[in-house]
Amino acid sequence: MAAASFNEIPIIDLSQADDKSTNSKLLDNLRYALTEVGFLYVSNHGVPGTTIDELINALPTLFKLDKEVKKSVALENSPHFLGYSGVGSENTGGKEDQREQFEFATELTETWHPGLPLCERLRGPNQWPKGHPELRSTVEAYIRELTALGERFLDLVAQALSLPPGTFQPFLSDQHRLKLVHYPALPADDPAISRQGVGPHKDSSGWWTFLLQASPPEVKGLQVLNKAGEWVDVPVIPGTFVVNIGQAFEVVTNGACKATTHRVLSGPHERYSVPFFQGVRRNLTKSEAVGSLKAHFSSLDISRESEEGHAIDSAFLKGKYDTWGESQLRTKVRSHRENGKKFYSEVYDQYINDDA
Ligand SMILES: O=C(O)CCC(=O)C(=O)O
Ligand SMILES: [Fe+2]
Repeated sequence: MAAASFNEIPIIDLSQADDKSTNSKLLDNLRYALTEVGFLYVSNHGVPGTTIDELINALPTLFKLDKEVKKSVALENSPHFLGYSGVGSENTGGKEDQREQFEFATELTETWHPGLPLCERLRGPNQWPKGHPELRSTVEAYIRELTALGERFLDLVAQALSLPPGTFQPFLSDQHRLKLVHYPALPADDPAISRQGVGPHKDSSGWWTFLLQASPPEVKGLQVLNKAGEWVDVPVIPGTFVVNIGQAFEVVTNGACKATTHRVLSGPHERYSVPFFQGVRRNLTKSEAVGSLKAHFSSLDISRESEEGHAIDSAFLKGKYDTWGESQLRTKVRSHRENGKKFYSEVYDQYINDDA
């Protein structure tokens, strides 16, 4: 029997985890959200309001920086795919996304050298715009808090899926990524009601995504696809993060927890958002990802979808490359071809042409 389709995104109150009398209710709600929806909000998440507000307040000034300053930290200068990219520089589903973004990650040194797998070069330092030291401290504090929230959340997810709390920690990377995103308002003379902010997609770059909708509640845009094929609004709820499953997590749970398709429509108001992509260990292999918890998930009566619906649609599984890191590098090279040509010339042609 097919599962009922959702019309609302569940809210999971993380403060319920601290109390024995509410803990099992929390785990039941979480299990439903994980297996039937794939999208949820977390409230009472413990990330200090000041850390969030400082980041939200930094966004308008950041995106108003001169073109020259943005160019000085352009993503195309970075072998680690970190930095600024302008409106229209990314496509989703063959259409231009109407958004600009700064991509940052956990601050790390570059440790790659010839002889190591190429994907190790994804690890490396951020590009910080000169003259804005407060941006660096604000983003670093936010990444620290979200890293901790992500780890705490994973333990609850494991328990909700009848696994020991630490089960998912060994899959984590040393590098988590974060994007500061600006969707400009539609120009007043644009005849369209909305345009593609980012087209329909599943999050391919991480384990779990924690999204801060950084504009006031009247600014709409984010939508998620339910099982009946309808787009459901994900309104801004102050004090929450929107949390969704990334494709690697779907693979490791053998499809019991699905990465859900979502999109952003841009409209009459500009919109800001900050997705934090919890990173997956680059050396995770397909056999480890599929095999580690296979017995557990095939014994658990979790998915009520048909076999067909249960199939995992993952570039990582379908592709030629055995590690998560290499399949990530391929995705990055394909979406940022200038970086690919400059820094990964030895695999560029292969990565671009291997979709047959
Ligand atoms: O801006 C948003 O609300 C969502 C962005 C998103 O889905 C993404 O960057 O993967
Ligand atoms: Fe996304």
